[in-house]
Amino acid sequence: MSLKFLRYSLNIERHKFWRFYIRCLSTNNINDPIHGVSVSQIKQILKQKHIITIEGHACIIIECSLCESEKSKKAKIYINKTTGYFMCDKCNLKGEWNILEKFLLTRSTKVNNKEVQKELEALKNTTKIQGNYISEWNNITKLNQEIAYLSPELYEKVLHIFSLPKIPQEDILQLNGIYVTVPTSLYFPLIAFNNIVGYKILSSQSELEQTVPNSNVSGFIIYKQKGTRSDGTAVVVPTIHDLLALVFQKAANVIICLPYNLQNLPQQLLPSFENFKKLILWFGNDEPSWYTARQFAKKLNEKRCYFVRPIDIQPRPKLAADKGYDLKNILMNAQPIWHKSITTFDDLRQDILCDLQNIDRVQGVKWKRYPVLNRILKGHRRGEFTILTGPTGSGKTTFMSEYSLDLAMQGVNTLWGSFEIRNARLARTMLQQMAEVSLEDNLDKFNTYADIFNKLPIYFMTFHGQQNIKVVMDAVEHATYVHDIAHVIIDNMQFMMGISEESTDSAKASQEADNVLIIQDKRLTSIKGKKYLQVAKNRYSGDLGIMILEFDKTKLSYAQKKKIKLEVDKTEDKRGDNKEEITKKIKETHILQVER
Ligand SMILES: Nc1ncnc2c1ncn2[C@@H]1O[C@H](COP(=O)(O)OP(=O)(O)OP(=O)(O)O)[C@@H](O)[C@H]1O
Repeated sequence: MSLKFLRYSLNIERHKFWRFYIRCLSTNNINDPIHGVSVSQIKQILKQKHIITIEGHACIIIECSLCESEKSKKAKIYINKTTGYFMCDKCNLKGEWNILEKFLLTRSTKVNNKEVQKELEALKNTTKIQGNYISEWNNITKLNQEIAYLSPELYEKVLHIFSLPKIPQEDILQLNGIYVTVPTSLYFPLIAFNNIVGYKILSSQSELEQTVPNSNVSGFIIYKQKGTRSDGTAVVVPTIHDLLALVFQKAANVIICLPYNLQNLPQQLLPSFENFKKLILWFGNDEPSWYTARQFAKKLNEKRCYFVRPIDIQPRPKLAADKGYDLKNILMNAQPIWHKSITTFDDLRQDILCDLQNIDRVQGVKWKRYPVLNRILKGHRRGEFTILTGPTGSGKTTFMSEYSLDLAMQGVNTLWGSFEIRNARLARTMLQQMAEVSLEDNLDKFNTYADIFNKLPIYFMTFHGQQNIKVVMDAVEHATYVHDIAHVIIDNMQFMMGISEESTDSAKASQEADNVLIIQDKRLTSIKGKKYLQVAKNRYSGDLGIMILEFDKTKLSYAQKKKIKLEVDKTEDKRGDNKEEITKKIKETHILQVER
């Protein structure tokens, strides 16, 4: 088998200590240049300039010398230990480490100071341009009513509309929420260092939450139980409903609701967590929540993180409360995430129970468009390395686009590295696959489709042509940290690295791969031949097999057509066969399992 056409699909789970900084200007573009930075380099420069540092959990903290106003004397700068990204808690100035570094290195020498000052000014201006949420929030408050001050009758009605527990109004006061009548919704401010930096909106229609701004916010919703003293512990939950369930049961003194649920933990948010020495992550007992807890814990610093294990009797707070469980009891059983290098069976038994109770979830995220692939591969799992190969022009890029789009539409944060074709062409293919219609024939709906696509967690690397693998992998690592990437696609690896067809690297890669997928085109050798995807390697379950690829040119899709049921009914009439038998036969034409 020739591995000339090699696609890598990496499901990122862990990242190394070293990181490189890349500038991420808009939400869907990953742009170079990349500046190398490491925590030891940062510390060395701070030491060299005799700057007193505090070792935080995720950040290094120094006094701010950029703040201008007199009151801001006690301002602190938080420097992210992984990326070097810095942020001041008073003037809100934030940016890349290299700017701060230049400022610190030149501030007393006056060398090139003008240039550095110019850069700083530019940064200050961008900070100012970015939304002023304090005045926006004041407007919302002026035009609407605070939840805590609604009349008792209206308050009860509101609780009913939003299916909220009967929390006393004095408790809800802590959250400073606003009741908005058109459209019926509740607004809760996101707080960073006592400032309003955005808000979360809870709709009455569903449990769906919307966040403003839609990326990189530095604050969260925080509830502090009145009359209690914080011991430095906070319970971290994904949704407002979860937070309110805990408030209702008075299960914790400090509860934090994340701004983007489990989708993303912005690095801008990490400074706001610095004051807590213990964080209990309670995210729910499904597969994505389980992995997200581990990923977020790495960013927050695993050593202070505990989590509520994802077993059947410990769903996320709202669901646990609905089932009448005692939330305080569940919190008492939270376990540390940090594992010692030597462990005992007693420590592992909870992990085993989680695995056993979550078989279906451990198997991974299922594709909506490829039920056959779900049956063979069991789903998309993080940390696995998949290779897709096949003859020239057989549709590898097209298949990979749809394969990753399907997962991204289910919330899997995805990073595309397309080295062969332009990002615009790739994105167009994915847009058409999402819209499921010809874009040319539906130009009037282009903006509607584009707006929906824009909300998907898909990022594109801007490299093109041959690249140094280290540079690319550094960019991948960085994006993984910043955007919580769970799925990386590199198309195509050999082209990117300039590897020849005969290269032994390809064989080595397929040996290392967890999954090997091959697009086979039997149409090239037989008239009745079909195109199909062969699963040639599957490390997880060992199941191998094929999935027939029927291409829909208008949708650019290989999604399985939903016609099996009709075919069953027709066949049954003709032959009078047993329905189950026929279903089995039809399924067999779509999946040929190979015993191992
Ligand atoms: N099953 C199919 N039947 C007909 N056309 C297809 C099929 N699959 C893909 N195509 C079309 O073939 C063209 C090439 O597809 P694609 O770029 O995905 O192939 P590839 O294998 O990635 O190519 P390359 O080997 O050059 O990287 C595209 O225009 C795509 O729409």
